[in-house]
Amino acid sequence: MTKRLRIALAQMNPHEGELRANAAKIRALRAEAAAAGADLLVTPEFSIAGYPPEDLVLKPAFQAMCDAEIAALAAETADGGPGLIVGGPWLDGGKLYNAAFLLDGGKIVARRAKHELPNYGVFDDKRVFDAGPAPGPVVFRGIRLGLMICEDWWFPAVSETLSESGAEILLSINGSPFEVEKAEARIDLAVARVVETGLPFVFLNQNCGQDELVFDGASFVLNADRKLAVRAPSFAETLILTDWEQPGDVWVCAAQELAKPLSRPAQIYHAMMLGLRDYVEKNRFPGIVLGLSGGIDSAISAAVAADALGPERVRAVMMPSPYTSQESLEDAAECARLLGIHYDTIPIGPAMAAYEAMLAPAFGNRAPDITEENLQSRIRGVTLMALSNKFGNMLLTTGNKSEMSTGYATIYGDMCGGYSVLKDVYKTDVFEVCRWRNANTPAGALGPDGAVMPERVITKPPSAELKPDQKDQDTLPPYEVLDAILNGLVERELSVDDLVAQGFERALILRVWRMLDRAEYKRRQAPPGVKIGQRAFGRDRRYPITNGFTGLIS
Ligand SMILES: Nc1ncnc2c1ncn2[C@@H]1O[C@H](COP(=O)(O)OP(=O)(O)OC[C@H]2O[C@@H]([n+]3cccc(C(=O)O)c3)[C@H](O)[C@@H]2O)[C@@H](O)[C@H]1O
Ligand SMILES: Nc1ncnc2c1ncn2[C@@H]1O[C@H](COP(=O)(O)OP(=O)(O)OP(=O)(O)O)[C@@H](O)[C@H]1O
Ligand SMILES: NC(=O)CC[C@H](N)C(=O)O
Repeated sequence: MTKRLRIALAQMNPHEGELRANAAKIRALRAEAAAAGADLLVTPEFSIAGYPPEDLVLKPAFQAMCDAEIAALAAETADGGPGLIVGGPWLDGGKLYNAAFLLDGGKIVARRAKHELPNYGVFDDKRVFDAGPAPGPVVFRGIRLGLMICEDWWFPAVSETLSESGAEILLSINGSPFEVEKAEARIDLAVARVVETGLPFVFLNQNCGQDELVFDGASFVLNADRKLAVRAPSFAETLILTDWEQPGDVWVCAAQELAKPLSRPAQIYHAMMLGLRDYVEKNRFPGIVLGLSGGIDSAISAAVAADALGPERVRAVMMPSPYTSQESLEDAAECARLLGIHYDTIPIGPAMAAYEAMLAPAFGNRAPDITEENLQSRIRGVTLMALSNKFGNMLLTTGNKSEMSTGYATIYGDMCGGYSVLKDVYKTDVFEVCRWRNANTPAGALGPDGAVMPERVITKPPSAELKPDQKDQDTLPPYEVLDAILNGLVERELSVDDLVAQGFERALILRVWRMLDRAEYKRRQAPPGVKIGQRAFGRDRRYPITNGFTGLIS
């Protein structure tokens, strides 16, 4: 007789450290899976606590509470309903593992420890976990499941061991952070595991924002014939029901309608939305406040916030100085109107005059310079922080990756803030994302349909408006050139010579190199922001501040 199995995959959003709430969510999902006739509910890597737990997992009280929640969930499986796979810490013989637990019939039936511990990029698994032995399959109601924990399946060894020891289905639970175009790369890699083992493959990921990381869901099932049977949407919390049967030797998952892959700007936008939404909600802010200048960075940051939180939770402030153009005043007001967000105007002229008078005796006869420019930015920072304090809204900072790379932002000025959505988005991508958002409404957006900023905001030359007729391009190379050089230096760790060979001017490369190095101290003090690419400032790219390496090898 053909064997059948219904597996429910919980592409869920855990709240890091909120163990009781996570257990309650898993309980509710199991009830939903039971109502849908599922035999097994699978949850992502470290689902009881959220991944990555960082040093929190080293606290004995945390480990004990995770144990208690998992034990309670195990006891509940005595009800004859679906079995359950949860992820969490496992302390055994003085070793601390990142483990998966199979719960069924009222008890913990099996435990498996993560074997491959990622310790590069944003990952520090080796800092807090011990590596488990190469695992064998777990047996669930007579079926041998090849249970793997995220990094375990990124190399061939674990899945090969599992298939050699009789696994029938490869089942991977993940905390796999988003990077642009990673969803497709995961599928390509999973095809390799299917080809090597001849087994079907399940990839289940969490769907949440966790500080700088966004986990994009995008779970999928590949059959042994390498065809995609299931592809869940990215950036959506969802319970996926999969139906399996074993007509011959190999299990086959019934094909479902596949979610459409997202374009590059759509991926970036959705990642920013989920990152900001979870940061604001999970840290319990009523909303956000930001400076709206009429420029493109604050316009798109405001749009992401309105889409993530709802326009009523976004407060924008135009703070004109004597250098603010009429165009900027009109554009900022129009952005706010299109988004339906709160909009205030607070001129900073009086504060500028007060500082000028206060500082005049100390400055003596020194000519005005960048000091006065930065003061404007700092007055705006103080004003926004005052609003944040008074109303409880978090200040959203607006600097993009091109600015963060070059130090083109004022520390304790426009760098004030709690979180950033653009920190890992180069200016050239900002333009693309704005065009995309003006033509599309993202899935799950709470903001308006249609355009969110006037076309002029995208097409006009970027300016900080800190002195008359100032343009970014007076100080920085054109953004297409700057971003191409930064892409080489930051994303691909190229040398000066490599970039010269690509046709860039040596003197310009060296200038950008110096700006990048000098701004490291600013980046260390910058708020966290959503990781978008493979080399985000923060956990991903850790450079020394004090650094004498000039790049001049020859
Ligand atoms: N390694 C280090 N460790 C600790 N502190 C260090 C440091 N290097 C410099 N510093 C300190 O940093 C300070 C200089 O930094 P900071 O005050 O930020 O000023 P600075 O980097 O000199 O100037 C800010 C730049 O950002 C531009 N800007 C400002 C505002 C908005 C925008 C925009 O369009 O978005 C652009 C502005 O036009 C200017 O080019 C100095 O006080 C210096 O002592
Ligand atoms: N007149 C202003 N009113 C309100 N906020 C401002 C104003 N000028 C600057 N800001 C705030 O400071 C940030 C840095 O802005 P600035 O205009 O100096 O450079 P930018 O990188 O071109 O940003 P944007 O594209 O948003 O203008 C802005 O994104 C905004 O949040
Ligand atoms: N949690 C993990 O082990 C993640 C590592 C994996 N290589 C990924 O980026 O998806």
